Amino acid sequence: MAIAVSIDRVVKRFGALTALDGVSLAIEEGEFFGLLGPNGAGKTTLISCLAGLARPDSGRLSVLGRDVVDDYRAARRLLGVVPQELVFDPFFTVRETLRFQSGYFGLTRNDDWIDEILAALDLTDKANTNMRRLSGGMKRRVLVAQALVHKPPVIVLDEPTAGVDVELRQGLWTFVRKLNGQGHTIILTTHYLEEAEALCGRIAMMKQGRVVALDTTANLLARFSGHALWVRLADPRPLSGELAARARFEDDGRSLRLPLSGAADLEPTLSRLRESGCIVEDLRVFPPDLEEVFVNLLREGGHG
Ligand SMILES: Nc1ncnc2c1ncn2[C@@H]1O[C@H](COP(=O)(O)OP(=O)(O)OP(=O)(O)O)[C@@H](O)[C@H]1O
Repeated sequence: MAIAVSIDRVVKRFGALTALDGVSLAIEEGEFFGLLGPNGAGKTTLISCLAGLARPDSGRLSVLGRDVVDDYRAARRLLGVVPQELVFDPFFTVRETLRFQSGYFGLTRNDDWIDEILAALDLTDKANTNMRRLSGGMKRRVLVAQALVHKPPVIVLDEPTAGVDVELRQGLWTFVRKLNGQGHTIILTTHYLEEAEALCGRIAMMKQGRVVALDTTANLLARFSGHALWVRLADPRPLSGELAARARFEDDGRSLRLPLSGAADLEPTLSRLRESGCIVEDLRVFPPDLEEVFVNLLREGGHG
């Protein structure tokens, strides 16, 4: 597989702040790649560098072999970016906005594709509506459409579903999955971890400008998460020894989560609770999840 996006030791500073502290990533063609991290981790800065909107202090980035600084126009053409912020000219209609964007890439007869994107994003009946009359969620759909007008092989979605209703989220993911199935490389940043878990084959987790974990979603789940037992006790009761070290209590003092080393650990854990005098009022077993991975990685500072 060819490399769709290459990011090589990228450093970006804003005054005294190092927003990107030597980030390296290689994303292959056809991947559905997740870029995750808490607020301020550097995800948007990295995307800005990739899109040529910010210039790294050192390091190199390329899209399908085209350097984003030295070969800016070619690299930009290969990339479709759905930005986080809603910025539009309020006087254009949706169709005009998309035609204008097509013109920016030198595409004059693009209406068939524009119609297809409008339909996929459920925007057909808004085609002639002025941007200023659209709701926030609708505007976000137009941002997605705008990023796709030139059929870019690499598509970057920066928090595309923030503030968007469930119906559109599902519609958007069906469409993006279809594009990925057709061979488009997708890079996604999102705070909806269950979305990343369901969609991304591989994930990089960033923290304070560094990549702290990079692996397939399945491996991350296996390495940094596992099954967990959640119980609510009949009354608050302090635990001791091994149970106390494992337990994470909730605010009510009687609900707690205990990580399990595997399915076979369920019965011994329940027995130990019983032996220590706990009466279990309710219980649930959770499968491994990305939220747990995220919490563990951020607490530990990452495993490289
Ligand atoms: N233009 C700028 N000038 C100064 N500091 C900036 C600028 N852009 C970003 N930063 C800082 O760089 C760091 C990384 O920000 P960035 O927006 O890349 O994070 P992020 O991971 O995208 O966060 P979020 O999830 O909140 O979008 C933050 O500390 C931010 O305050």
